[in-house]
Amino acid sequence: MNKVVGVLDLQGAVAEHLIALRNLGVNAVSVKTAEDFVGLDGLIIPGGESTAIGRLIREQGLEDVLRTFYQEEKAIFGTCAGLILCSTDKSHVTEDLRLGFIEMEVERNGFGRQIASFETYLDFSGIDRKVEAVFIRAPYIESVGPKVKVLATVDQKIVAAEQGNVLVTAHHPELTEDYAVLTYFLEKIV
Ligand SMILES: NC(=O)CC[C@H](N)C(=O)O
Repeated sequence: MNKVVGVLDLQGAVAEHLIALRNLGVNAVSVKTAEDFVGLDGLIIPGGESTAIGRLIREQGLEDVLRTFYQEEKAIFGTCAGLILCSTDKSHVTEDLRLGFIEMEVERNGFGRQIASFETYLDFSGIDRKVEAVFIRAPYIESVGPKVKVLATVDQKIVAAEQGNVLVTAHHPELTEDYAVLTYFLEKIV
């Protein structure tokens, strides 16, 4: 695949995404500055700490370039903390950054801090077999707007969705060798 996919490299599970993408034969690059967006066909906003990543996006002056990338309809994949950052989440009461790339409200740490992590097998719309999925202090999606397609649920909680060029999952698709969801994202890059 000759597409270039960036991984936003501010905090979180960056190296794991780069390794997974390279295992899939993708030209994967780390993205730290506005210049690094030049030539990208797609971008992954990784899991980590959404407050920290949001603060670093502001500090590094990357909010505008991210919004332009979105408006150019380039493919964007937000995983876990990246899902939170992509949400509209009008209900949140803090100053935390929300990019509003996909119309949905999220519940941060929605599966509870106590059962911080779990692994399950998802039915994922568009993938014709169960997908191995690792959740780490994961959010879930509380509600979605009319243009959002729900792709997967766990206990009736929405954990994956897409709207146009934006895909989000509450799990970490880079942490297992089941690359079905990363492949699904790569297929969105035209
Ligand atoms: N694995 C993750 O990305 C966890 C997300 C974290 N709970 C947050 O709120 O940012």
